[in-house]
Amino acid sequence: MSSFDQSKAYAAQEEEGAFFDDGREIELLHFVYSHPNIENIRGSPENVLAAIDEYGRTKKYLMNVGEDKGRIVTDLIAEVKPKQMVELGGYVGYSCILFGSAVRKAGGERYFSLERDPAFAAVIMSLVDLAGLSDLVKVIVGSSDESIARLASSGQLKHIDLMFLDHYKPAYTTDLKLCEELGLVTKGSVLAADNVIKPGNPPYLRYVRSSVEEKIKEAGEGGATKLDGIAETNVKMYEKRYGRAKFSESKGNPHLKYESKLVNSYEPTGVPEQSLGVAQLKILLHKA
Ligand SMILES: C[S@@+](CC[C@H](N)C(=O)[O-])C[C@H]1O[C@@H](n2cnc3c(N)ncnc32)[C@H](O)[C@@H]1O
Repeated sequence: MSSFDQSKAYAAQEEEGAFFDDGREIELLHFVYSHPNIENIRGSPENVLAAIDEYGRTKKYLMNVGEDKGRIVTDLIAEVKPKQMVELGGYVGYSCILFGSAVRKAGGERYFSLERDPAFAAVIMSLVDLAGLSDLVKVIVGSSDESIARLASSGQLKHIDLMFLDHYKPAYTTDLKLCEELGLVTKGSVLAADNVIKPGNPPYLRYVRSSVEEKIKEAGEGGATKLDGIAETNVKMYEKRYGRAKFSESKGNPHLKYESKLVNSYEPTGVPEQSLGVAQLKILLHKA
């Protein structure tokens, strides 16, 4: 893994519960639209991303995937050439603009960004429009499981070629199972899941690494949502606004077997792992 360029580090993440949804997402919009370079930002995904990064570096931390981890996924997009790509968790649109632009370059047709928070979704739509990607990107507002089910039943989404999971740790596994059951994730689908090592998502890692036999057995036992090993702060992260989380109870398709690998990278803050515990992150890529 190459070293982190400290000159690009985002502002440090504030205390748990105080690093998002405090008005900074709207402040970001004002920052971008009043930027002295706004005329060069219009229609340029790279310059919109640079302006978002500038806010993250000089104003406040933003929970974006960032440049380093982002490169892992853009390389994957160039390799997989997805026609349809889905992301779970859009926040202010950083990954959506970065990956949507890469999907377009790779000849893709549609990028769905699923975001539950309507205010964040409005920020995504505004910045996606500014970047000139509105024809390719569709932002879907609502809880990921309900949105996935709606997109599938309406026929808007028939297959997921590549999916980026970056929303709510306990829902990685339950949403993946739903996508499997609906036939959206099939052999050949590729998934990239952020934050699976630190802060960590043991139930998800276990699921994608399980054998078919183990998954058939678990599905037969009812397979209740597992939260073990996921940090409590992550489990409760959205409770203040949305209350206790509800999950899809899909049993998935236990016959799918994933190959998986971990890729080292950095959070956009670049803080060493020991200091913050979330700095040197790993991203999991796997193929059904
Ligand atoms: C880490 S942020 C996403 C960052 C974004 N992928 C990026 O790199 O630019 C997680 C986002 O997931 C959203 N989220 C959390 N639970 C969700 C759910 N069940 N369905 C859809 N979105 C959800 C949050 O509102 C938040 O905006």
